[in-house]
Amino acid sequence: MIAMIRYLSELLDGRGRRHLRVMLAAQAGQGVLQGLGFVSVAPLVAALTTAPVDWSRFWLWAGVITAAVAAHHALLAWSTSLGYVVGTDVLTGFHERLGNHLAALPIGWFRGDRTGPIGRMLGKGTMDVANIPAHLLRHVVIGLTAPATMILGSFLLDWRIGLAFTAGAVLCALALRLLMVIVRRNDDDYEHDIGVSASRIVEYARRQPALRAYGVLDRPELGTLEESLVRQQGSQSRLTIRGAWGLIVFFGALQLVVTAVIALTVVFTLQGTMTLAVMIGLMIVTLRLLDPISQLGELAGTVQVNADAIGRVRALLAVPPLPEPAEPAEPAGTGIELRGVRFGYDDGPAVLDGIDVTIPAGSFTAVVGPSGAGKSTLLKLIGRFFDVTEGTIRIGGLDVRDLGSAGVSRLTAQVFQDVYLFEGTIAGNLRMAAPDATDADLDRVARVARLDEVVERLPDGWHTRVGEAGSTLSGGERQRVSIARALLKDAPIVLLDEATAALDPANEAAVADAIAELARERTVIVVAHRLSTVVAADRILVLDRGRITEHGDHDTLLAAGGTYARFWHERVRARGWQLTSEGTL
Ligand SMILES: Nc1ncnc2c1ncn2[C@@H]1O[C@H](COP(=O)(O)OP(=O)(O)OP(=O)(O)O)[C@@H](O)[C@H]1O
Repeated sequence: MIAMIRYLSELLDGRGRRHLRVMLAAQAGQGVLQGLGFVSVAPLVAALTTAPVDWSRFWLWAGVITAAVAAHHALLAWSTSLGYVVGTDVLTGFHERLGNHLAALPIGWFRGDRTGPIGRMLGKGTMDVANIPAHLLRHVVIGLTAPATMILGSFLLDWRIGLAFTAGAVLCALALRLLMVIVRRNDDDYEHDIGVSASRIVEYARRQPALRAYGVLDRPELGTLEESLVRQQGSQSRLTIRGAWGLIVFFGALQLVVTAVIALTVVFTLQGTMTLAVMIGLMIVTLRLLDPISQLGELAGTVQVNADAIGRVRALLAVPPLPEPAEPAEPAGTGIELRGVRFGYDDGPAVLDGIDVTIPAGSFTAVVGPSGAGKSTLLKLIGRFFDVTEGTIRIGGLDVRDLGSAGVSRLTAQVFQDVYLFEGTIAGNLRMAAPDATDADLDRVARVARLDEVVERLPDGWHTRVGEAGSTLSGGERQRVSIARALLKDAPIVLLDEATAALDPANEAAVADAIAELARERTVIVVAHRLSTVVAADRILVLDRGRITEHGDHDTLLAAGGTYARFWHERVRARGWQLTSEGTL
């Protein structure tokens, strides 16, 4: 509870924190006044049961009760409206902090399996957190302060009952703790499973063609959507059933305490060691205690779920963003240098190790190697999707960490396999790279990227909508849009991960020409899958299990008869292509 308030205040600015403090004080005041009102019933009854009736004492306690009720309602109105103000403050702070943080995280952090959990955090998680001040805290604060006041008051009425209440409060607190531990453990599993299901639903929708083509829509061993939904249902049932058991234990403990206190009160009265007025007062206190404490039990699960939601937000906020320089430096040129580079994902084993390579400005470098060798990772490190674990990457003589993400992004254009196009027009997708580009600029890059023939063929030309993620275009067409976008950006360095998917001959030739154009007067590094691209490169890097095992031009590497020569011959055989005497296609 205290941790939850601390986490909430972390999401607020100074003004919001002030509001939160005032709201908590008002809610605590409400609880104390509520408790005071009920405890005051005993002296009120005592004044009535004396002979003769002590009217002055009666009016004094009646006044105290009336004032407590009136002040309680005034505080209720004030704290409720403050609750909404704090809720809005939390919502604003939450979106701002999370938005800024997500924008500062390494690009590589945004893996496909994180989309579900992040979506849920920004949707349901946001509402859960914003609801805490207005709807949850009030009940929790009053549920703690009102019984505490009544228990203190019961000491004044009869210390023996005060002690019984204190022992009962400890028992109820333990039962409440148990309930919250049960909810926390099972809620973690449930949230994990629901995040996985959300990611699977997106994957399932996107991968329909592949799933249907192989007839594997319902093969459980593939870890399908159905499997994740069944797991989610299972964790939801466990959360509900185990939570219900926790509640039963809590309410059992509460009933035990109430019964014991009532029995003691009756016994003490029958023994003559407690007056009738105190007995009536304590009965009222005991029965009134039930309400706020029961509510506390009913809300314990929700409190835990909300605390978990805040915990997940905090965990996300704790993911370190890439360090950015205060004053980004300007590079001298576009040559790239990697020295002693080592990198592993998420503290895992090194995917790249001992990489030393110099890529001169204006050169065209092809990276080849077996699947999983680390080729795409190498490109992503140069584009600063992540920072290296060891070593340095320099562009124009400057460490990319001193250039900053914005500096690296300004210098590089990236064309990756999974070309992402936004729902919008083809022109809109290109203008992302240069918002001020004129129609003539678009036509120019379209000609170079051989996108012009695609635009001419489409019914609305440049204004044709590409569908979600460019779904209405073919793979080759999407890559041509992506290359045109890179050309429009006109960055001096191009990082290109060639599509592995087979393209039809027309698209293949168009993409090859477009890459050749892109390479003019730029520093280009291509993860090459097409033989024509490899041959066109000034220099080839052969990557194997995270290390550069060979480098040089095509002829030199072919003559050396090593891994590259084997790779080349295998590819040529697979494609059924013939080498000419010069070693070109
Ligand atoms: N985001 C990631 N998180 C964890 N591991 C990853 C991630 N991306 C890649 N890897 C792992 O790093 C290794 C190198 O992957 P990378 O994609 O760089 O290889 P590649 O040579 O480009 O392969 P391919 O030619 O098949 O695309 C692989 O073992 C891969 O499983």
